[in-house]
Amino acid sequence: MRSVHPIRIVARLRPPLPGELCDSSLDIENPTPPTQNQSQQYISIKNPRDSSQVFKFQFNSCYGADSTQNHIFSNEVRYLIDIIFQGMLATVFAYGVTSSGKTHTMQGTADDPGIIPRAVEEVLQHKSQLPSSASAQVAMSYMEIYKDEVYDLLTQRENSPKLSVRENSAGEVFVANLSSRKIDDISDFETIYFEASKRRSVASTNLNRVSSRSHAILTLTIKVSLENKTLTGKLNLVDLAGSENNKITGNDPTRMAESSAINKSLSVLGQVVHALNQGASRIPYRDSKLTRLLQDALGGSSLGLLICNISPAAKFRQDTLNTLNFAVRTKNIQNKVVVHEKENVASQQTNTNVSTPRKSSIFSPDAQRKRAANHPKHSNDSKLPQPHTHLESFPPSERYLMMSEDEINKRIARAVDAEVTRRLAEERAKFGSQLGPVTDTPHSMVASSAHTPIDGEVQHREEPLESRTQQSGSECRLADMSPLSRKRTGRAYVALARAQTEKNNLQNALELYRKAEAYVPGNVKLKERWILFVVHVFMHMTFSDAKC
Ligand SMILES: Nc1ncnc2c1ncn2[C@@H]1O[C@H](COP(=O)(O)OP(=O)(O)OP(=O)(O)O)[C@@H](O)[C@H]1O
Repeated sequence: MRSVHPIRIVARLRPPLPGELCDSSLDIENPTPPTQNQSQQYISIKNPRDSSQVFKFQFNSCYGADSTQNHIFSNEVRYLIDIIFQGMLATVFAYGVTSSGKTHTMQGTADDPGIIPRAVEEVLQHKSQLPSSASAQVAMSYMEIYKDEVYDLLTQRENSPKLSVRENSAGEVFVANLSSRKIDDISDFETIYFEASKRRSVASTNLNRVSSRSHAILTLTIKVSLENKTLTGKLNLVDLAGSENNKITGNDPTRMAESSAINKSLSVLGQVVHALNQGASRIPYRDSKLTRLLQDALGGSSLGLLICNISPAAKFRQDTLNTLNFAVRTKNIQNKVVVHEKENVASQQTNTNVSTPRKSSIFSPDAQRKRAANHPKHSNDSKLPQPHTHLESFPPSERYLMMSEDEINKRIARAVDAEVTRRLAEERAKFGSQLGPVTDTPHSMVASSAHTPIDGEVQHREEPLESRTQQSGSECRLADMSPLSRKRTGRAYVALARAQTEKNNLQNALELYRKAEAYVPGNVKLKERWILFVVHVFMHMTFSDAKC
């Protein structure tokens, strides 16, 4: 079994550039403070076609224009370095319209380095703190995808023909003949990276003086040799070219051709995300080199972090909205993360479930103490490190499988109570004195409502669902069901629950909603149904009390 993780999505707004006309209709509520993540952070943006309509987008973190490179790295990326040293893959990609700050975030400048140089520094620091029984080798490769062709950025362009993308017998996609350089210290890296970055295709456009005309993928490979096994972890750092409106990019034919190649590959990226969300049988990874190479990060075996760069410029409002919509869709993708480890005696590579607890850390107790003091947020725990800690840090699907039924019920009750209390306050403001005081919590009201025997028709429709679960037998089998069939079964239970709600068989409806929850834990639409259901119960009971 593999451990399932959704892609983490964060947004970063860049500051206005000199002379730029900025968009006051774009705002970040509760931007992420430097050291902690808040739950209610969202970006609000007015509809460019109807400014009375405001869209709100909630992500894992939202960074305002005053966020620093250090905030982004410390809060979002540093924990991934622990992960790759444990033999896993992680992919960070910066996405956004042209000039929104992707290259600034990934590469930065000599005075204000971005994620890439900081990640290399952190990797080398990790390496230096390994115990004497372990050793590590760090290597980097760097490529660009320019007009849907792959080029090696570590070799001179004259010596660098187009490279082909291939797949090995294990189904892993790789670039044939891509070179790789060993990195022993930061000056090695700086020399190689500086030269390679100069080779990247950039040009001045009407929208960005130094615009990246290609997607760049820098990969750090870390091989950790332990006594009896070798762990191979990889960190892919991706600076995507920006989506752009080629009517305003410039009418030079070269720029137009680049622009349409960029937009085409980003559009395939959107189609891949859409197909994954639909549970489609064919995912169009092969329709562009970009999506083929990012296959692992999109529904594959890599942990994913999408940084959504946002421009404050008014002229990009529609593009910003498109970026935010893309990010929202990406939230639903689930990656199945594995550990890449190879027994030193046998030559076969094995993939191990990441949720299997490790008995010991590869770091010595001394190094662990030192590291914990340097980075108090991300202890070198045996569990998969995350930007947040404790149960809440696990994706909903996993969280639910780890909790007892009682805990699940309590959590549902608490979440529903909180949301219902908020909505009731709204209803109260609308209906005023028609509603009496709340004397009971919404959840306990549902629990105490009468239980009516499930009618024949509903029972008839529920039986096949029940027998399917019984055949599968255990929670573990439930976890093995395909996302699509889980979703379908969950939906079927919701339909039954709604039918019971309409008949005011509230206790039955509650049970059916709970069954649905087991199939699609944490599903946003289902939560919304739960809330509507409890509000319905409350309104029903309050008004029937008033009539009495
Ligand atoms: N957080 C930031 N703080 C200060 N300046 C920034 C920030 N983000 C971006 N900038 C500046 O904004 C300009 C555009 O940024 P950048 O080139 O990184 O955009 P991009 O999204 O990579 O664009 P393209 O897709 O065209 O390559 C640059 O001058 C950059 O220095």
